[in-house]
Amino acid sequence: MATGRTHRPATRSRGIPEATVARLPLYLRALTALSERSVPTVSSEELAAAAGVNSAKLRKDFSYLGSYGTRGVGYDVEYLVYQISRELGLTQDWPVVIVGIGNLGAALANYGGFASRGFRVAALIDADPAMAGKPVAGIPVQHTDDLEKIITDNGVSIGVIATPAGAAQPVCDRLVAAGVTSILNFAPTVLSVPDGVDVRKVDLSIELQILAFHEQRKAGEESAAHEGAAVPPVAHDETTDQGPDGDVPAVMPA
Ligand SMILES: NC(=O)c1ccc[n+]([C@@H]2O[C@H](COP(=O)([O-])OP(=O)(O)OC[C@H]3O[C@@H](n4cnc5c(N)ncnc54)[C@H](O)[C@@H]3O)[C@@H](O)[C@H]2O)c1
Repeated sequence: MATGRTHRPATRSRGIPEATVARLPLYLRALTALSERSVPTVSSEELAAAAGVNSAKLRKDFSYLGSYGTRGVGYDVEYLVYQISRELGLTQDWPVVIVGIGNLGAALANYGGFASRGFRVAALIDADPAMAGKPVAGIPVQHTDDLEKIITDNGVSIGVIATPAGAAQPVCDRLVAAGVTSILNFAPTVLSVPDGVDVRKVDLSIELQILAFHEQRKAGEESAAHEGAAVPPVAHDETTDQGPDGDVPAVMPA
């Protein structure tokens, strides 16, 4: 599955390719699991397998971080966790606002995985006046009338949009005008943003459609095998070097 960022060149200013950046969270997730089990070191092969990435690609990725591991010992797990976290900007606190506190917004607000990765839900915003002041995940929902003030007061640079599709662009415009420069968009619509603003789109239905494609293909392969016909190979995912069953983030370029 393709991953990427909008309005950014393929190679970042510090020389780390975007494809490498997209794999860093996969390494970090695998390394965090090792760290939780107090595993001190890991070989590139073991880590590559845990992250679902080709080991030569992993070594190349880590060379951009200046991390080469020690022959016969492997990589220091704790140090790599620190290095990758620092590279991803996770060693600092990121206040995040979620706009649209319906089924999805409330589920995201309740998700503990943000805080543990340095993303603090600073505010919840919704247009429904009946929701104003009601707590969700212990945080009182605030009305969209106050959106700009909320962004400024909390120094928010990352906004999450979980509104209906029709509201997403106007919400995005207000977030950007108020100073938000990164948006995670769950609404099924393409957002227009000025240069310098990053948008990532999450669409689980697209993921399911891709799985449906592979299911259909597997069924085709089975019937072709019965009939003795050849089926062209499926292209592998560029980010993880995995095939259709790769565990990759459900994040698409905007
Ligand atoms: N990306 C995914 O995988 C995925 C999965 C589920 C839902 N969605 C999308 O997420 C969005 C939310 O889904 P849901 O099931 O939570 O819907 P929902 O109807 O339960 O919630 C939407 C919320 O947005 C609020 N809202 C409407 N207009 C607003 C505005 N202008 N400003 C602020 N808040 C506003 C509503 O008051 C409501 O509380 C939809 O666009 C849906 O298609 C995406």
